[in-house]
Amino acid sequence: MAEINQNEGPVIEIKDLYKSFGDLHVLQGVNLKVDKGENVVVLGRSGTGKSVLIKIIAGLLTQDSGMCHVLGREVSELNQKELTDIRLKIGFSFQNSALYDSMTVRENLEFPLVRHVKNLSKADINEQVEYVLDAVGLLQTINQVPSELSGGQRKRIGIARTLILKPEIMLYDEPTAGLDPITCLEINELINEVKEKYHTSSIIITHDLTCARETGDRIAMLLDGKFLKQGTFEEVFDTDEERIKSFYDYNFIQ
Ligand SMILES: Nc1ncnc2c1ncn2[C@@H]1O[C@H](COP(=O)(O)OP(=O)(O)OP(=O)(O)O)[C@@H](O)[C@H]1O
Repeated sequence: MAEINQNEGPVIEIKDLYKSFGDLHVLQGVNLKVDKGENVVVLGRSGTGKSVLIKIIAGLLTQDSGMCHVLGREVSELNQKELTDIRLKIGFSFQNSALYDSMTVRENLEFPLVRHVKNLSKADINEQVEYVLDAVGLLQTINQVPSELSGGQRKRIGIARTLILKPEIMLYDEPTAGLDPITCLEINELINEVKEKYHTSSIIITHDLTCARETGDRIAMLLDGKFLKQGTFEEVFDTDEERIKSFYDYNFIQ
């Protein structure tokens, strides 16, 4: 297959993307670019199509029309093997962390390595598990099971499990949902640390404006099927556009 990796150009480039489900027109001309090393926050009300957008990026859904390039390749044109290869370069942090309850933290982290990386020695695996746990600040939980961890800790372990495959792109779906304000701030810090330590480029889907302000190099506001405005937090919210102002007023607590 052609080389997925490319050093130049955006890691994600979306142009004029449309997606409907029957009469429900969810994405109606979405344009978005994520440059290497950039954290882009996608903001939008419930049901505006944020998850649909990242599912198209990950090849879990296919657009009706328009372009969705990830690491230089049109995702909808990849065959199954190519899709698997590209997905290994994308880390998903899901809302509910999706850890295996019956496995310890160590086993949860070993699982993707053993499954996807060939010829690793026991010592290599140990080293990588401990490295990534240290990176998320939870080395001490290595022998615990998920039910013994707090929601914030489970979120961190979920992120660690994604990072262990050294993804180039991270997709965070509501990373701070359901967490208390202090834990939210810790997760925001972790998202920024991940960018520094792992040189990832990320899309962060959130309703949380503090998360958007703290983690987003750029904010993209999804409304009525397209991005109404993109820019820094200040650029997006320093506006007279009523719909953006009401989103801000309704959501911003801190
Ligand atoms: N596979 C599907 N089949 C039919 N409709 C779908 C499908 N996936 C999503 N939708 C619909 O598309 C719309 C957008 O859904 P999506 O999950 O992207 O919203 P969202 O912006 O992520 O919302 P939330 O913030 O609540 O997670 C919703 O009306 C949803 O019901």
